[in-house]
Amino acid sequence: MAALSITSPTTNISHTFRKLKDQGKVAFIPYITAGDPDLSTTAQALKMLDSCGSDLIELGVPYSDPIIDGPVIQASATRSLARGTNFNAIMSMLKEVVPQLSCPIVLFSYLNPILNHGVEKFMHNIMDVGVHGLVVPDAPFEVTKSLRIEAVKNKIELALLTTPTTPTDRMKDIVEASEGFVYLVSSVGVTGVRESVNEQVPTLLREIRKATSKPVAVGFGLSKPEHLKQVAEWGADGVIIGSAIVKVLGEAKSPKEGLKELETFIKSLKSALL
Ligand SMILES: O=P(O)(O)OC[C@@H](O)[C@@H](O)c1c[nH]c2ccccc12
Repeated sequence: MAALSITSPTTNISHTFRKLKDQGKVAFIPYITAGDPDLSTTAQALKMLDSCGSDLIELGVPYSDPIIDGPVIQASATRSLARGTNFNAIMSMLKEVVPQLSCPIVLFSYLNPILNHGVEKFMHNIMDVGVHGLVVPDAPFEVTKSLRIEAVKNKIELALLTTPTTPTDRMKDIVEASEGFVYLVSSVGVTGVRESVNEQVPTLLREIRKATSKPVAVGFGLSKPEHLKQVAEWGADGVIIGSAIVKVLGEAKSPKEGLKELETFIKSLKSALL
């Protein structure tokens, strides 16, 4: 819902999860790629996702070598880069749009673009446009330590990922260091729609709960209302859905059609959590 811009700076990720928990709700977290098919559509999509009740929005910075992404998000990054989307243009768009949103933005970026930009400058720039969180899916745990130092200075919450193959000791270190929430990658491999949700998720959630009281959001492979319902019943604090959304927006006949189809899809997903 459109909120006054003055509410934005106080809405951080941890606070959002806390508020939802108090209300007995599970966070609905859509992912889209910035600049697919163009940045003005991204701006409209962000506003629509916000007004349809998203609790956080993950916005991906397109990258030419997205090794953890499956074909749908890869194609979306390629389309965006072909349109000339770059970091500065994404920042200008966010500067204008973030004050119109009531939910926080978590930026998604591979490590290389951050290093090329300069970590200090990157964190300052994203804070300056009102981003509250960051996920760097290919950053080795050791590297996240240096990223966090700069993130903290700029009040950016750096959320870390744990996967079904992460050894328990490493998982404990990850959840301890993770800020905002813990991203539980539901299955091994790359992003992309899967038929069903990995049955290991309840066990993984239980193990994470033993190690931390931080909120846990589950992503990878979720594409249907039933998937979200299932993961919510297993006790996750949030559900993340990327490829299925990116596909609707990216494969539509026109940006206008895409936004319309996406709105219907988002409403059906969101209703699974009510
Ligand atoms: O696309 P999926 O399978 O719904 O997964 C979420 C995902 O898209 C989003 O969180 C994401 C996009 N790119 C990533 C790279 C790594 C980890 C996670 C991501």
